[in-house]
Amino acid sequence: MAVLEVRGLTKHFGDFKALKGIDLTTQEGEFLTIVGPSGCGKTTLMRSIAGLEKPTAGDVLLNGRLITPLPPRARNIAMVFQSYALYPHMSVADNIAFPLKARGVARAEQERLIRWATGILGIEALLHRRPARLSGGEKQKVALARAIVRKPSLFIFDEPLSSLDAQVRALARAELRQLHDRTGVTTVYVTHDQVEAVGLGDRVAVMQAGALCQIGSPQELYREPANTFVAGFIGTPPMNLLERGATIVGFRPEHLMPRAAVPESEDVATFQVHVARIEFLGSEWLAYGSADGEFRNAKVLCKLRQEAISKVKVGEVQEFVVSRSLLRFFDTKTGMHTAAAPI
Ligand SMILES: Nc1ncnc2c1ncn2[C@@H]1O[C@H](COP(=O)(O)OP(=O)(O)OP(=O)(O)O)[C@@H](O)[C@H]1O
Repeated sequence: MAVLEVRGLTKHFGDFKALKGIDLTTQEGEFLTIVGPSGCGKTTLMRSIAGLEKPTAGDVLLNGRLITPLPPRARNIAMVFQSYALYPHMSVADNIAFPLKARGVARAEQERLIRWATGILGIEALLHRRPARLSGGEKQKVALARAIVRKPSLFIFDEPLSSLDAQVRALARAELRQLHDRTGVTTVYVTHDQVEAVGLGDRVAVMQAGALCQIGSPQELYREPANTFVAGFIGTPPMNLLERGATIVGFRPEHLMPRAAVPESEDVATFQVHVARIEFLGSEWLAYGSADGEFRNAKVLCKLRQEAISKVKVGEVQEFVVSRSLLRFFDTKTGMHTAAAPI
């Protein structure tokens, strides 16, 4: 198990600042997910950690050892990308053995490691096939087996599941997490999908425009977003953000309730909401509305259970409430979390 530390990592491409001084430390054996919109610098950060990109400034340390000057092969980091990059003319067994052969590992040891890796991933039956005869999910497993067989100190996954269809992807995600739990290798996993990031990670790091906005447990990010970007990025659907002068008031769609569905005794803030439409989601309903009055018709989403939906009148302005303890406040200018304002 290893600890990865990134200090002040900066990367410029000409005038463009792709990474603006990233500081990040993993815990030992942690599964850390990195999430952010396209172009925010996730891949550049991973490539810099793996040694494929030379940072403009800053350092990378693995177990306290400075690895910034080392070439990729001397870092003992396994990186798995979206494209599996399997060798098409080699069997699955030879693909998995490739990094071992390159290191001169003895044949008997190679076979033992291949058995171990294919056993963990459940692909023993595929050993003699060529990649062209594998499904996307199987290719992914072979790529993973090839990565773990080296017994790396650190795994880096860069959107490894994005080419799989939704169903296979959900399964592969669970398997990937199990693989981590079995091997205990510290893992950094990049995705632009916040559902995946929150579901997989022990902690989640949110990036925006080359900077790290917040790093914390999925619960911390959900409950206490550091700024409006995180509030609007994490959660399905994301937090409602209503501007009122110097302050933005935030609350989760699942915490907004019709007045009639909440006990009188609760300490709540009241919003006048016009509900335009409701949508059936299965176990829940989603109401699309806008807040009246001082919030200048801001769009509001409300996620409701079956019991509460009967209290909603579509096409009318109605009182909705949020428990005061669930309100969050942000500075309109900076977007940063601030102290509670009267409401
Ligand atoms: N070699 C390069 N030369 C110039 N600009 C680059 C280079 N590599 C990346 N960039 C730019 O740096 C920014 C960050 O790219 P990066 O690939 O790290 O983003 P990302 O968050 O991984 O995006 P995505 O989710 O779309 O893969 C982008 O604007 C990209 O165009």
